[in-house]
Amino acid sequence: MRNALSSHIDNVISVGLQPSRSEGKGNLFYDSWTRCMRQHGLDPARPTPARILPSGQLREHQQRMESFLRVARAGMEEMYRRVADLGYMLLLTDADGIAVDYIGNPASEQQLKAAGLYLGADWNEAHAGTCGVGTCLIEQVPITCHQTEHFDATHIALTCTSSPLFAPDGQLLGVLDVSALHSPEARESQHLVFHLTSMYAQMIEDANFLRAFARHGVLRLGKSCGLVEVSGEVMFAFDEEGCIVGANTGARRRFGGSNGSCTSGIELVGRALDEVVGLGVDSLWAMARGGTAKEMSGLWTQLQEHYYPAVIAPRLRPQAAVRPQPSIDLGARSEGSAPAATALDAIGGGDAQIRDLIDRSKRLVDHGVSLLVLGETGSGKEVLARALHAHSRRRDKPFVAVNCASIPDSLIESELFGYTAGSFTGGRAKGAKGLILQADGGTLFLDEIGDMPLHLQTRLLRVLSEQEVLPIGAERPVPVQLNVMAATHRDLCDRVLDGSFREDLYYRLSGAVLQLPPLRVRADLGYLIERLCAEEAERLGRDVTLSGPALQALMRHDWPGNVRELRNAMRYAVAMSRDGLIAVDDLPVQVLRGTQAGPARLALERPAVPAGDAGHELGSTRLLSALKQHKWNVTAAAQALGICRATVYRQMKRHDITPPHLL
Ligand SMILES: Nc1ncnc2c1ncn2[C@@H]1O[C@H](COP(=O)(O)OP(=O)(O)OP(=O)(O)O)[C@@H](O)[C@H]1O
Repeated sequence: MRNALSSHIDNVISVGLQPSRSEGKGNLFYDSWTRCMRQHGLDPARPTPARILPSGQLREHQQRMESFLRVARAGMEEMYRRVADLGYMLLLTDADGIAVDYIGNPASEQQLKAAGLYLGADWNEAHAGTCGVGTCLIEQVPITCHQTEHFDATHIALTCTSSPLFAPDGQLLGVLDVSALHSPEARESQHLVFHLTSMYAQMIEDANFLRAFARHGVLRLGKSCGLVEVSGEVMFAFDEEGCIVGANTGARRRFGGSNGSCTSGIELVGRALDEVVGLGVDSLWAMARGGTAKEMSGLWTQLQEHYYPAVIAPRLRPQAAVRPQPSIDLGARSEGSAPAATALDAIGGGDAQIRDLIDRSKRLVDHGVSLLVLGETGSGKEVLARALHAHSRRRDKPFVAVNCASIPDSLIESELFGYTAGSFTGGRAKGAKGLILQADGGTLFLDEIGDMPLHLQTRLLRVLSEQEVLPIGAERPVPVQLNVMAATHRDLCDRVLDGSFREDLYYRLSGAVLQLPPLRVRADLGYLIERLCAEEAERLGRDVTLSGPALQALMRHDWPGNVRELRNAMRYAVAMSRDGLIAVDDLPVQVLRGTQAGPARLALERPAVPAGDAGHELGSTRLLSALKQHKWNVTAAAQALGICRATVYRQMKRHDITPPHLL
């Protein structure tokens, strides 16, 4: 064994350190070995022990993808039943390589844990070296990393087969991994497991796709007439006008972009299915109701491939169209009114992660689960907390926001807990009710909780566990009914580890973690631009629309300051605009500067909501100016506006706009 280890180490070093390797070029394991040594600074002669995350950190990773985990679990259990007797175990990791779910033989748990084949293990290539999960996350294709293909000598007994898992918007969600502690030496022994893993990964992705688009029709295309109903490789979700609102990995690979990569399908969203696969809106809905002749004979796509189609009708009723709100309704509502669903729903457009977060938080908010909102500064943590309060049963009670970072240390205690008359010099003669008591019955929002001094954390913990407050100078505690939400842009787990945040308070506050993505990765940027533009225009009492080039410049900016920066930019642009139109020159200079190298974000914005939803409502001025600018070419105008042609026609009808040549 010692010999095997040292010859493996020699081999990795000789390949990984070759200055310009010609032998094995394109071999993804050799490439990975080089990366491990040159980029990650790993040393094959120094084995890296398995890193298993503590439960608090693991929970954060799990909560970020909770609903996907439920879908994936069903697929994992079924697959495990098929491979358990062969000595395999299953891991599901997130896009960071952290194992967020695991199924293995309880009798081998100790060995599996020692090998890192366990819940919470970190299989990112930067830590674990070349391996099934880590290398699959980089290559984004199914791979088997068999025995000595691993980088780290401690892994050379393992065989690991991994398949990437993508969200309906093409984002990499994580990896399904099937591993064994021991296996035959021949690599071919893993062929069957390789195919099985890819098949289950596709089944999990498809189940997640169908769940995400349960309110839409779904077109499946398959090569086999008899199987298309159950396993079409290609799936498109479409709206009532036959426009694509989602495409699965198979569809993105075959029909999206020129390079065939699975993430290049974003431009499919928004296009009419008729253009892409030659199925018009009438045929689609006719098939949803019970099939047509096309179903029997199949269809030829523009790529000259023959497919059999099948349509799954919407399984849930479509949501009522939500018009954009001029401003978020964050205040308390009158008694008996319906929950402020719009404030919460309006937080995002068609971004899958945001929709998931809204859906999850709606289900949690009235069940005594303390919510911890995480996200970069300006990403909308307070907006989310307020909208959640407005959605909750306590919406008629106070929402009290405390910024733990901005109250001076000397005052925070009295501000929070209150004080009795004469309990300290400088206090009001009658004493004061602290913020905690002001929030009685409602929501106490502790913003920047990561900055709260340690001694106050102890007092806060007591308030939360005993549901009573002892104001400064008081002899008896006062009972209080609190729902607490907290937020921070800091890494609270790090703070717990370095001793500046109490672990017990962390667990008390993080019943569920709501992670807000930064604006630069949100697929609903266009929705937010339109919305904030409308809000800022209303604030200034102006009727303003965005020009196509200005919208494109805003889409290309990277938004380091998140939604706060976007709001400020829109405020500036609305103030600068002339004649009801925001031109490129009206945008703040940092936005213009930041757009030059940015990726073409415009293509990202095709809200996954049915036409007629918030993201598709256009002002008549904007529509008219786009049509005029493109000489009444509807396709070009639709492209510039980032919506599909059918929506342009529908909006023209709504605003009574007729092209001059038809007058
Ligand atoms: N979904 C949203 N829709 C409209 N405006 C938003 C949204 N999210 C954030 N904003 C705006 O962005 C700004 C910052 O929002 P907010 O204060 O909630 O961010 P935050 O994450 O709490 O910031 P910080 O970490 O600095 O406290 C505010 O002007 C808010 O109105």
